[in-house]
Amino acid sequence: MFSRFVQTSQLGAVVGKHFSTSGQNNAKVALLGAAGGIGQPLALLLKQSPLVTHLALYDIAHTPGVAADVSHIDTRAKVTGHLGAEQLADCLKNAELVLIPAGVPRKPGMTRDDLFNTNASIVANLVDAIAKNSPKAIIGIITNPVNSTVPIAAEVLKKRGVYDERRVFGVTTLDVVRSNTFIAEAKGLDVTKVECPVIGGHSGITIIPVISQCTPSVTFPQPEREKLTVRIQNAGTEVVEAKAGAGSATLSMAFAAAEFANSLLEALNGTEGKVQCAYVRSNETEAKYFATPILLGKNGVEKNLGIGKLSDYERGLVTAALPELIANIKKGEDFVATQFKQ
Ligand SMILES: NC(=O)c1ccc[n+]([C@@H]2O[C@H](COP(=O)([O-])OP(=O)(O)OC[C@H]3O[C@@H](n4cnc5c(N)ncnc54)[C@H](O)[C@@H]3O)[C@@H](O)[C@H]2O)c1
Ligand SMILES: O=C(O)C[C@H](O)C(=O)O
Repeated sequence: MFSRFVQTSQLGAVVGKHFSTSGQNNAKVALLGAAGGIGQPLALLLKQSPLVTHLALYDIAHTPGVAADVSHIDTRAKVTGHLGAEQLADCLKNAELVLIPAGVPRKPGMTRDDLFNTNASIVANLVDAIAKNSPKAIIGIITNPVNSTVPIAAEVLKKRGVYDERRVFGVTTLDVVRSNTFIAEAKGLDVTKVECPVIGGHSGITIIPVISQCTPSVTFPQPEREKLTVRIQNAGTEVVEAKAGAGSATLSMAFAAAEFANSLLEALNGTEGKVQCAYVRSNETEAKYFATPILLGKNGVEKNLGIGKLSDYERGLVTAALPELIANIKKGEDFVATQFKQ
């Protein structure tokens, strides 16, 4: 299977990109939104992970078919399908990891924030069910707008009295995957050896690739660096436009989410030094949530490895991102305070 271990210059920690074959834990992974564009390929990738023993697939439509299909694959994980709200509790019981790609994707001309009205309540209700049925589970939120859905999740968990900030992640791995790909293309490098941290949030200017911390070290003339940065920030829109109304990134997102999930499962299984960038509760900036490289451990966030040293240009990107990010976070928190009923 894939196997890729590189040292990051900033962290000196091991960043894993792999499906290991060594894991022997007993992880139940619940996937909410499992019949969707991301959900289906992500179910396929998770079924291939030897770290997963039970893959519980939930959606409001089509889960029996997806579950029957995936369950025929001759890998370790047992597969169960759960359809509709009355089967959600069963899906979540004893889950160690819950991944959430449930909700609507963008169409051309939309921002991620335009999804808020639909997706905020979907995430709030699913996280409420997690609070009731698997309050210790680690939660990976894929549903956009991630900048707001992660604070929504945190506020719902707080209302239920089960919030543990180490266990709630916004999945921003796709930004790293894209940065690695675009940098490798630009420099003619072996992409499997490129690792570029991406910090901030997950929309437009809040996506901040830290090219100065890339491994291996790469340099670009400033106009080229700016062009590359803008391409990474707009890569989601690039896919939305190419799909021309048929949705947003699904296959690359499933790959990225599987990479994130497998790193986390390895860490839960006791492997030390697993690092992934993710959007978490943070004290790094004035924004309460901020993506940075995270050392993963048995409780989720073992240690926030922080922003590290930035170039002047990257510092300017952070300054530019903060007002939007802070507003996105407040919008999520206000939604739970005013519209989410216990
Ligand atoms: N974090 C990221 O980097 C990233 C990348 C790509 C897409 N996304 C986001 O992921 C989300 C899903 O994208 P997609 O392309 O898979 O969309 P999709 O429409 O193809 O699939 C969404 C699935 O969610 C299901 N769903 C809707 N409401 C539900 C509910 N209450 N409970 C359970 N399932 C429910 C739908 O039935 C559908 O199967 C979107 O919000 C999109 O913007 C995030
Ligand atoms: O761009 C989108 O709407 C989906 C996702 O956030 C992405 O980055 O591809």
